[in-house]
This record gives sequence, C-alpha cells and structure tokens, in this order.
Amino acid sequence: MIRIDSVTKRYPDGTVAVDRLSLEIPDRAITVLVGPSGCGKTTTLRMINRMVEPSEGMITIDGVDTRKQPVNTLRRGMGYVIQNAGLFQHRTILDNIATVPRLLGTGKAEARDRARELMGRVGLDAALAKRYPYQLSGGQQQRVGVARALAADPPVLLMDEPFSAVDPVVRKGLQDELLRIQDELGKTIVFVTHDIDEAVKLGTMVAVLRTGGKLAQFAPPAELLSRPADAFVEDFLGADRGIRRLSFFPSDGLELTTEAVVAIDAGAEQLAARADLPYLLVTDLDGRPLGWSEPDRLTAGEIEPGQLLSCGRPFAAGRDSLRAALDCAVLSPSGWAVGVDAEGRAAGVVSQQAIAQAIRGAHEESASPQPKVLR
Ligand SMILES: Nc1ncnc2c1ncn2[C@@H]1O[C@H](COP(=O)(O)OP(=O)(O)OP(=O)(O)O)[C@@H](O)[C@H]1O
Repeated sequence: MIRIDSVTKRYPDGTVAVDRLSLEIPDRAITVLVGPSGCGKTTTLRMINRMVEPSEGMITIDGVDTRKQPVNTLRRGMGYVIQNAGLFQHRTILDNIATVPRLLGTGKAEARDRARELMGRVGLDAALAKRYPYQLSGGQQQRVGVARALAADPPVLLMDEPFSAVDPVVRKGLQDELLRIQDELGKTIVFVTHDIDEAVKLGTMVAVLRTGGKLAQFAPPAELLSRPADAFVEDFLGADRGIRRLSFFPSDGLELTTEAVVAIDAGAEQLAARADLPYLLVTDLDGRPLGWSEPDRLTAGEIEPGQLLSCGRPFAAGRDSLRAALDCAVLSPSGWAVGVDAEGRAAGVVSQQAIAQAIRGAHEESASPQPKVLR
C-alpha cells in the first residue's frame, strides 16, 4: 500500500502546492486524484516516484519510506504515463514499448515479443509495430504510452492526465480499455485528472483536492456523489449528480413484463387480447425489439417494421445500471424501457414508474452498505 502521510510540498519560490496531505492508496485498485487546475495533483503524483521531493511528511510503500530506497529501484516498480504519451519519436512503436525491459537487460528478441503481447493487450493492431509515433493517431499513441509503462510489469502505475488530449469518443475507448486491463492485471494505479466524470468512472477511490493542495474528500465515487463533504465538492461534482449516482445501482431488481411484447407475426387473437394496453413492443421472429406501436394501429399479418416508433437504445437487463434503464424509458415514445438479454432479445419492458420505485428502493438500501459498482 502507498501511504502519503501528512506531506507538504513547498516550492523554492514559496508556493505551497500540497498542504499536509494524507492518503492511504489501496493496493490493486485505481485511486484518482481530481481537482481544479493548480490544486497540486501532478505534484502529489510526482512525489510518489520522487521526481519531486516532499518538503515535509513521508511517503511509504508497503511500510518502507521511499527516501530510504534508491530512486532507480523505486521507479522500476512504477510505470509512468503522461498526457501526449511522451514517446521517443525516433524509435518504432515496438522499440518504444520495449525500452524499459531493454534498459533492465532483457534481450532484444524477448523484449520485442513482450512488446508485441502488450500491443494486443492495449488494443493496438500488430501492423502498427514498425511505425513511428508521428504515424499514429493521438489515441493510438496513448495506448503505446500505457503499453510502455506496463512493459516491465511494475506493480504501480502513475498516470498523469493520460487521456486529456484526445476527443471524447477516443477517450471513452481508452478509459474502457484501462478498466479492462485493470481487471486482468490488478495494478495499483494512481490516476490524475481534472475531469470529475473520468474520476467517477475509473476510480475505486477518488481524492478531491482543492486549490492550495488540501484534501477536500477521499471516498469511493458512489459515496462522493451521495454525500459530498462540503459545498466545494458538491459544486465540483456538477449539477446532475443525482442522475449520475444511478450508475452505481444495478438494474437486476427491475421486474420486466412481457405482456406488452408481441412478435411481428402475432395473430389477431394475440393482438386483441392486448388491445387495452397503451403501447405494444413488436419484435422480430428472433425476439429482437423492432419498435413500439399503439395496438389499434397493428393488423395481424400486416405489421411493417417501418410503421413502428423507434424503441431507441434498449438497456441490458441486469447488467446495465438503473441510470441506463431510466435513460431508455425517458427516451422511449411509450415511456417504457426495453430490457434485452445478452443476445439482444427483448427480455421484457418496464415502466418509468417501476424504475422510479426501484430508484427509491435503491436509495433506501444504500443508506447503509455501499452500492455495487457498475461501470
Ligand atoms: N516547479 C515549480 N515551482 C513553483 N511552483 C510550482 C512548480 N510546479 C508547480 N508549481 C505550482 O504548484 C501548484 C500545483 O501545481 P501542480 O502542477 O501540482 O497542479 P495540478 O493540480 O497538477 O494542475 P493542472 O491540473 O493545471 O496540471 C501550482 O500553483 C503551480 O503553479
């Protein structure tokens, strides 16, 4: 465990970048440092690998004071990823990734084999191995940066705004990839960002810092959203934290009904039996949702997909969160959300009222234990 114990950093010009910060960074989890510009995030991260030396206080790793270890030994156990990847422009992608193992004495062939394996792990096509960094997109370069940091298999990864320079779509892909890699590798990751949504999505624990390098709150994201410590944290979390908090509640408690679901080949009798329902969901012959219709607009044997109202993006029943279910219901012309199974077949539909009831139940339940984390 990395323990930051009452650490202060005062730069030579008198700037106090970090002020008596104490944090216990859990092993094999992602801890995010978040806060406004200049609040001391980068300084804190760099004190962990001693690129910046603390003025006061102590940082220990598994109980050992980092000042008692040679800097090289300390950094060997820590991969470091920065914004814009910081790749060596004159080296190929493969050799960029193989850099640290080569420095540590691994043979060229072995280091390159490992680099190839890592390219796959971070979602890079093997065909890019011989290219140079300038021949890659920003998102691809960031992936190389992550692969390079992982190459020597360090237990700790320090990541300083690694995804800030790419567009939101690429950024989401990189975040998802990091979560997937983390599930597989279980590193201890300290991740700096100024983006609270990124912090909430990635963090097992989130440390919110305020200007002057003071800790405002250190908590799991669901707790941050439900119980911000003060007005600063509340303000920093933004306006829709109630909705965002629903991401942490599973949809598996929702009761789906199949009464309003009919296949496209539904007979007259089946349709007549449902004539009193406000809307019916029509599926294809495999059970995949096609769209909504009022029952009196449907004629047995003559249902056309083109005449149906869109059912938008359905939610994955039991796997998506209550936020996804609510979003689906709000966007649905019928006001009902469509839940699908892993194969994309309609598992049933659920009304906004039923979702609202599930939300109330989840809030009550979460008053004591932590809600299950869904991504
Ligand atoms: N070498 C330095 N000398 C003097 N002051 C510094 C130095 N490096 C950083 N600072 C100051 O320390 C404070 C914290 O800087 P730091 O880079 O840690 O913040 P940050 O939260 O990472 O900011 P950003 O989100 O803008 O990157 C800032 O006021 C900054 O100007």
